[in-house]
Amino acid sequence: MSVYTQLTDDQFSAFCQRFGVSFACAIPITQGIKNSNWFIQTTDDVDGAHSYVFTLFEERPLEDIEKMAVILNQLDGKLPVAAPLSLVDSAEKCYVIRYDNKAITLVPCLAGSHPQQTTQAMCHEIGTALAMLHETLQALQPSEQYGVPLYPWSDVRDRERQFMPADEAKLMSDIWQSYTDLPLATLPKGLCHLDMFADNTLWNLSLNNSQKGEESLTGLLDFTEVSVEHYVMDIAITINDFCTTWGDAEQGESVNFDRSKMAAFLQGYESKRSLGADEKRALPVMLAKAAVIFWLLRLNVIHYNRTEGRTGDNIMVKNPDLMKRLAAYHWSHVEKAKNTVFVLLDNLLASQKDIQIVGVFSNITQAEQARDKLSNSSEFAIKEYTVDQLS
Ligand SMILES: Nc1ncnc2c1ncn2[C@@H]1O[C@H](COP(=O)(O)OP(=O)(O)O)[C@@H](O)[C@H]1O
Ligand SMILES: N[C@@H](CCOP(=O)(O)O)C(=O)O
Repeated sequence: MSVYTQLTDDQFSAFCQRFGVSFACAIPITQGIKNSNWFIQTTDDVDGAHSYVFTLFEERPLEDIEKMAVILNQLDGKLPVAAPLSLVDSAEKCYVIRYDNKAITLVPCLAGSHPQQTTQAMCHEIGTALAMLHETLQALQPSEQYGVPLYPWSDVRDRERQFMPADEAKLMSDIWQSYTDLPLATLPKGLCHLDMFADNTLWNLSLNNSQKGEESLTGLLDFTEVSVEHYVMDIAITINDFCTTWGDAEQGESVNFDRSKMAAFLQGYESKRSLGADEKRALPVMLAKAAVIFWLLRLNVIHYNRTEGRTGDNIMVKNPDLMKRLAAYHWSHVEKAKNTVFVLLDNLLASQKDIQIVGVFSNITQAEQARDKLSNSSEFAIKEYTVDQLS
């Protein structure tokens, strides 16, 4: 678990009072790797219930947390989020207490639990929620004013690459290069969550619901990274965690990506916001780049734990190698796609043993679009070939 800063009950009590909450007890939270979090029991809570979550933000500056509070209040009522309480002792609307130059917030505790595994239905639902988040936050303009600066990942890359085996450093560079070759200037952008992992979501996962496939989303958490980014990057980050089954050490740290879950996610997303053809084309490289970013993020957490002497049982570290494996998996698909063409064939001519190739396309979407333009499209088939097979 992660509790980096220790507070006394007297301090908790004084802080909670400023939010109009009467403190009884603080229970450290076992999830999360960035900030210190506690469940807060109030004097009105009974039977061990806790009404609030108290967060001390270890890294983000106060202004960033104020922006996050505005974002959460914008989403409140449309999506299941925990909007920060405002201070009762401030004339202006203010959601944050400064302590030791760090920000503190108090938010309602949402019901539900974190999923150990996801289903296609859950992937569909989180896809829908992410699209609603993208659409709803378009009301906050100019969006740059509400997002926090993007983390300088290229600095982390340059530091970490020095310590990597050559093949890993190459994998990272190849993916990075392919990402910079995308038409980044024209891909749609806006406020994005950028950390929508399953452990940042809550669901009503009672055994009954899971058996009936009726799991429903009860909480979206951890809005500290909200920034202006390409929507397709946010989509890739979310797909990477929701559509992957991560094996622990006993399972050989396996990484199993499920493409049918990704299809369900995209269907849910597109029920609220259609993806452009350029976004669809960018997705395979974005999936690889998103995995690289979280590979670096996890290495960065280890780096900070080491340099700042953070040790002990209450520090949780996530395995960077799992993200490296996912990056390699996505990259193999990008590489394969580079060597694959989609051929549009005329079935009628084929039956007459005549030349049947109508067109050759570099991706399936282009081939399908070309087929759909033909009046008798049902007479045409699309087949996948490697470039070598055609020569
Ligand atoms: N509003 C909330 N309701 C219920 N649980 C919460 C709430 N906020 C945080 N938590 C719990 O605290 C954990 C850590 O919160 P998170 O914001 O992800 O911290 P970190 O920024 O350190 O990753 C979450 O995974 C969840 O279990
Ligand atoms: N979700 C990220 C890193 C941030 O972790 P969080 O628990 O603080 O949200 C990861 O899995 O690496």
